[in-house]
Amino acid sequence: MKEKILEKLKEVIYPGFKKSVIDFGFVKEVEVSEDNKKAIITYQIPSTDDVVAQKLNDATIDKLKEIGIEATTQIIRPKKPRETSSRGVNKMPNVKSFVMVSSGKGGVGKSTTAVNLALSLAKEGKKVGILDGDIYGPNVARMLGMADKKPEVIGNKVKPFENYGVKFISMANLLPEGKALMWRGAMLVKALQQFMEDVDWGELDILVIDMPPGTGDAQMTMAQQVPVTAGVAVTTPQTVAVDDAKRSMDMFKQLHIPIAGVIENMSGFICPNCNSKYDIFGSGAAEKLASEYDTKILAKIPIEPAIREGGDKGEPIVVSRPNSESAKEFQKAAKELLKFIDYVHSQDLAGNEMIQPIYGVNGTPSACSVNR
Ligand SMILES: Nc1ncnc2c1ncn2[C@@H]1O[C@H](COP(=O)(O)OP(=O)(O)OP(=O)(O)O)[C@@H](O)[C@H]1O
Repeated sequence: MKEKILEKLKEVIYPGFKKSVIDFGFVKEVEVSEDNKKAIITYQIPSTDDVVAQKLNDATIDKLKEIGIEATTQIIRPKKPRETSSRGVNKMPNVKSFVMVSSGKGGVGKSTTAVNLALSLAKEGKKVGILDGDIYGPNVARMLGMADKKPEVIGNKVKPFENYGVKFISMANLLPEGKALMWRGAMLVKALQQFMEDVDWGELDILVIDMPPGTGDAQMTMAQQVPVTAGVAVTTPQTVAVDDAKRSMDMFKQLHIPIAGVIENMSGFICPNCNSKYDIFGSGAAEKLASEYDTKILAKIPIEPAIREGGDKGEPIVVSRPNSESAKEFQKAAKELLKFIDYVHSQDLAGNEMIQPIYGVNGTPSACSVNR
């Protein structure tokens, strides 16, 4: 019966994410009654949020009912912030601020945004690095014109690459070209940890993290290892893309990441001949998203052939055409982001203690049962 229950729990999706509680490894124990009619499921989750616990409880009860089991849950959660004495974990203490760039789905221009935003932050006089967290589809190295470079190891640390004044590390430089990555979650987590700990980043003002599309292990890992200062969601203007972007926003909230705002990419096409703007993918949906999450649109980047060409050639638009509409928008976003980062630090809003896996300050699990 226990196996059957574990199998069924693969259908219980962790609230706000796409993966199941089994995939995330949140199921700690399953106790089944002698008559095989009742079960107690013990979870250990990284969220302190009561709503998450309640949703998890409800989903578990509903799913197990389908196989004739009356379930009760025990949900172990980290202590609430006021009960903790530290601001959590920071595996990269030489970095002052962390910006996580996410998108609900692939192909919306997340890496393009991460790279151009990082370069724009550097233009504002900041020491900037980019961690290409898109382990399965790393694009940052190509976009910075360094895809064929191999890393240099000094002592037991890897030297990050550098171009146009920003440092970066990307899986693209560490694997043979075109090699498809069929990694399991655990390996992805390990790779991200190595990017944080085994790369000699030096002192940085800002590390821009280009996340894989969607919400999952990578986002959770990063947020648990470093106190992310600002989350930036990238979307295109279509309603369907914006719906996906909501998942990024929900994820930021769940991971207690302060939301800096939304970047709307492919926001209209400016005809190079007549200079008229055409809203090919519609307009207005990103504004609604921003207001729904009480944040702002940081920039609207139009569709510009030069962006695609620049990405392919390894010369981002803020470098190749600093006076273009897009480059100006990226620069505007960088300025807004810097203001937001200052605000987050002034209010001490960045901290990941609430999403640490299990233990409270005294090393004991803080248990909380949610029952119907
Ligand atoms: N505003 C734009 N105008 C023209 N081309 C763009 C624009 N934004 C992105 N592109 C192009 O669209 C393609 C996808 O962009 P990018 O790789 O940045 O997306 P992504 O969201 O990071 O994708 P994924 O994470 O799925 O790999 C690239 O070829 C890029 O050059």
